[in-house]
Amino acid sequence: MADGFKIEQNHGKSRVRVARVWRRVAGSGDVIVEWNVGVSLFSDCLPAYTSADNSAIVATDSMKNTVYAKAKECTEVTSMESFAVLLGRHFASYYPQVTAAVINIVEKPWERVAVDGQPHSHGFKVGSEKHTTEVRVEKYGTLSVTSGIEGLALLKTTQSGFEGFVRDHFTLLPETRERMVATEVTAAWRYPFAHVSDIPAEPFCFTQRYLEVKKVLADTFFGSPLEGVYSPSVQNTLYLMAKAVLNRFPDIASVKLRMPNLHFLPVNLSSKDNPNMVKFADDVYMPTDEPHGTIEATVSRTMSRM
Ligand SMILES: O=c1[nH]c(=O)c2[nH]c(=O)[nH]c2[nH]1
Repeated sequence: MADGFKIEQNHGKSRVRVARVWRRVAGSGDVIVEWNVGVSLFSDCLPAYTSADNSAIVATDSMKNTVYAKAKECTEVTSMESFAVLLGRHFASYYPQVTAAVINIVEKPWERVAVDGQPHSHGFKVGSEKHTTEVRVEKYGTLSVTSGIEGLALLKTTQSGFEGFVRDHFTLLPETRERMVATEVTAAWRYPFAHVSDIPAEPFCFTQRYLEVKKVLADTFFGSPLEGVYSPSVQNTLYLMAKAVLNRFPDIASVKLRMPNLHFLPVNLSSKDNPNMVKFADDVYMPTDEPHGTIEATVSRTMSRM
């Protein structure tokens, strides 16, 4: 309370870009990660807002420097979740006035190249979808860890339809059992670690888990290589994808998926003189993402803490 007002505040540094290279890692060559780090500190620094007293302010410039200093300290290959926990623990425990730290990281998808079928020891190219994480650490070690995927673009040319929806005055969309379906999945899942001491001593491989979750999501979207699997709606496919992740990984408490429906509109062009210039036969489409459907859901285990 200040001057009869309530104030909730945090301050931090966004878009701190850091790359960390580990040289000549046994069995793989050089390893590089590039992270875009966000730091938010929740701290007792109200006088800075109300009385121009900065004595409790951790400078956001110092936060930026800390990211580089802690990256230097990671002498072994480190996942970005572990790095976020390391940073969050530092900020929450080192400064008495800091009650909680939230660390967000987006990883640039550098992938090792293969030359003549052989993995290159130090050559990388950029891939597509991105690995993300958000870690919150409170002063006495209470923790939440979410990981996610951004921009996982998936498409099927068939095995999708949409029928039985509400028909009213404004409905033009025909029912169909044959359409394209395309989306760009944003996913986030929550791990069950509730305290920094819950993180397993042997390195729980967050990076491996990210790759596995991504594979389960994509495999469920596509179905088997020859027959595929019929999708009656983006909603149903989203649910099956989330369920597959929860069934496969008992330590994941909850999954949030955002799956825009990126439309491929059938093209029919005609005029009075040329009534059949382009007659749609499941062949020519106009791809568009503006406007697009927005379908999102969070699927949790009952009794989960998310
Ligand atoms: O899978 C779909 N879900 C919808 O909610 C929807 N709405 C729409 O116009 N087309 C679709 N497709």
